[in-house]
Amino acid sequence: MAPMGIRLSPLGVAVFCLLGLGLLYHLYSGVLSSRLAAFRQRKTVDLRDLLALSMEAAVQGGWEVKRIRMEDTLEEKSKGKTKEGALEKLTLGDLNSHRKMYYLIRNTYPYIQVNSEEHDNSDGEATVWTRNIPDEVLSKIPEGKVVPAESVTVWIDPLDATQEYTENLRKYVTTMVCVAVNGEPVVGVIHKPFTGFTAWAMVGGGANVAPRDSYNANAPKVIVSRSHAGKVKGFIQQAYGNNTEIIPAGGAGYKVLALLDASDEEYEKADMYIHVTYIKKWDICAGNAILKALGGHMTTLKGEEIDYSGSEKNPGGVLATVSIDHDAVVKKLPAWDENKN
Ligand SMILES: Nc1ncnc2c1ncn2[C@@H]1O[C@H](COP(=O)(O)O)[C@@H](OP(=O)(O)O)[C@H]1O
Ligand SMILES: [Mg+2]
Ligand SMILES: [Mg+2]
Ligand SMILES: [Mg+2]
Repeated sequence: MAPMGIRLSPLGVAVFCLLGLGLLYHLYSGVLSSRLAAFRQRKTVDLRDLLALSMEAAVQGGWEVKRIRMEDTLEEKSKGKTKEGALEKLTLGDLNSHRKMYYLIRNTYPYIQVNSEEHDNSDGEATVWTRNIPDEVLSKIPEGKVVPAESVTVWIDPLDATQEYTENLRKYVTTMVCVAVNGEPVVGVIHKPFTGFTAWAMVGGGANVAPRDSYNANAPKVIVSRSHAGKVKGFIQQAYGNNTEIIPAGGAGYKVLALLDASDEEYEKADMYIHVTYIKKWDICAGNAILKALGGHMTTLKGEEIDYSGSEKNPGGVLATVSIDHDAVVKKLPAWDENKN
């Protein structure tokens, strides 16, 4: 006797399965194909190319900075006040340099995030990168390094030390570009328009600057801001004593170079750089990348790494060192409170 139940015909099962597969295909084919297309279109960018482009941008911006200073056509304005009440100056040097630097990078890589200190309402500039990689870069970094374009944030400071630029203190003035990948600073360029020197570095790649042979970690010379100092002097003296040598200087780019052997012109030589007031990521990212490439550190005053994605704000101050025990310095500094500096 045949067992009770439904008898399945093999043909029926096959037709049922095919219908099921057809339904699944119909439901998911759109999703799958769009995912596949997005995957195929996912853009990448070579960090060595971005380094060379950043150098070119910093140099081209620097020409404008120099020209406007030479012609004495600064058209100095105020953008408002800093959190601490200092005037934030803006000149034609900042604006013209921004246009050159920003559009050169945007036109070459329209799909990467570029954050400049300055903004403009013009139609832009029709410049594109020549794709020339300087020989000094090729010889120190023989291989490129490709990363997803969406992981990249570029920070531009078209003119660092605007205050000193208006006072004609030319040695402090730089133009800077930084490339961060997933928030980590990996490419840094600091260019000096009035000497033509460009400091560059790529983390895990190479650099044209180096740490000096020795640093004094016990009785350090500390370089600080001359126009946004806040209570930095007392902060340093609490850690290292009232006789500590403090060097006031303009520009965040300049102050990082003062920690290095930069073989440009006579630099003030400092053992560490400390900043206690509010500062923005375009001011510090390039220096951070260069120090990191040389085994040094730039952190907040609590010793935290700075994330170079998202907002431009860095409220935690800056401590920069190279070839000395950074954590030991953090421990020696007074407890940091951003509202008291
Ligand atoms: N408290 C603050 N608020 C806003 N920007 C600050 C700041 N302190 C320093 N900066 C910026 O950081 C750079 C270096 O400052 P300093 O010379 O005082 O060390 C300058 O950049 P810019 O000249 O590009 O604006 C300056 O404006
Ligand atoms: Mg400014
Ligand atoms: Mg700046
Ligand atoms: Mg600036």
